[in-house]
Amino acid sequence: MAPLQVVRPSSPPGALLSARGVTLEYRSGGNAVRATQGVDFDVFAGDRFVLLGPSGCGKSSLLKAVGGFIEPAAGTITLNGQAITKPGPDRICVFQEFDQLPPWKTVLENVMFPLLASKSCGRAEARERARHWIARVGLDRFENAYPHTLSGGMKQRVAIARALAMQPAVLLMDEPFAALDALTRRTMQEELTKLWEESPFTLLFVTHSIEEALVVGNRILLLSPHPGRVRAELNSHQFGLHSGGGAEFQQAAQRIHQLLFGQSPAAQPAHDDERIAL
Ligand SMILES: Nc1ncnc2c1ncn2[C@@H]1O[C@H](COP(=O)(O)OP(=O)(O)OP(=O)(O)O)[C@@H](O)[C@H]1O
Repeated sequence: MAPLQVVRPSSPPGALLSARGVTLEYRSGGNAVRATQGVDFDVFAGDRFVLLGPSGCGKSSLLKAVGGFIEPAAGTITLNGQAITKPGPDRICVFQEFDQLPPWKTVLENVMFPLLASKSCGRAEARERARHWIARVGLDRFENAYPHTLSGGMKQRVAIARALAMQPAVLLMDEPFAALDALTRRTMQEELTKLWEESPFTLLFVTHSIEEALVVGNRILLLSPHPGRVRAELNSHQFGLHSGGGAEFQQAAQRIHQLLFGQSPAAQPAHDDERIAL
């Protein structure tokens, strides 16, 4: 198997989603909390791009900025060359929380809802698309069930079906499996990968689990602790669901751990020409 490869930052043509010098801040009263500092990355169509870093490094904030929910204090994020300024149906997010599904709607109604609300299609097509995606995530027998009757994993499958039915340019996932037990989490990683293999979509996935990043991602952006800066970027397409016990997988996981926690951010600045070789 090929070793992990270094990826140099650049602004290549053809990038679907590009972040350049993105600094994110939260202001309240006279105070500002800086969540990220000068982050850049490029996501290409069909990438499973993972933002990985310790708690508080600004992963969720970056996802919110890509979603158009917060505006960068500096830098830009573009989708298909257009600056992102607000939320849109081309970016749909799946969250960690199980309560992201309105409890008064059935599974079918939940999956149809964004299609109808965004006027992406009429009722008949929304129903057809929803049923297709509900079947793809293996819940065809539960179309008429209400969320409170489903397990955590099933609720996340509904959320994934709901998001993919919208055919977003980028599917955003914020620690979607973190609240699940270990076995279900593993199954969900497997199912997500399988869905992607059957018909590839572009994924921007946030996690603080190194193993999950290696299994789910084909490219990983490592962020330093608060405020998040790019510490390294690597290709991980050689790893998959069955790599977990392998020596190369374990070495990669250890190396990432060192990069994330081994040196202080002050000792390891992440300017473009100083990115870390893996
Ligand atoms: N609404 C907010 N108001 C003020 N500060 C915030 C807000 N949301 C996040 N922050 C701060 O921004 C920083 C980055 O938070 P963020 O949630 O993006 O990190 P994260 O890497 O996703 O963390 P975790 O893995 O714990 O979810 C943290 O210091 C956090 O306290």
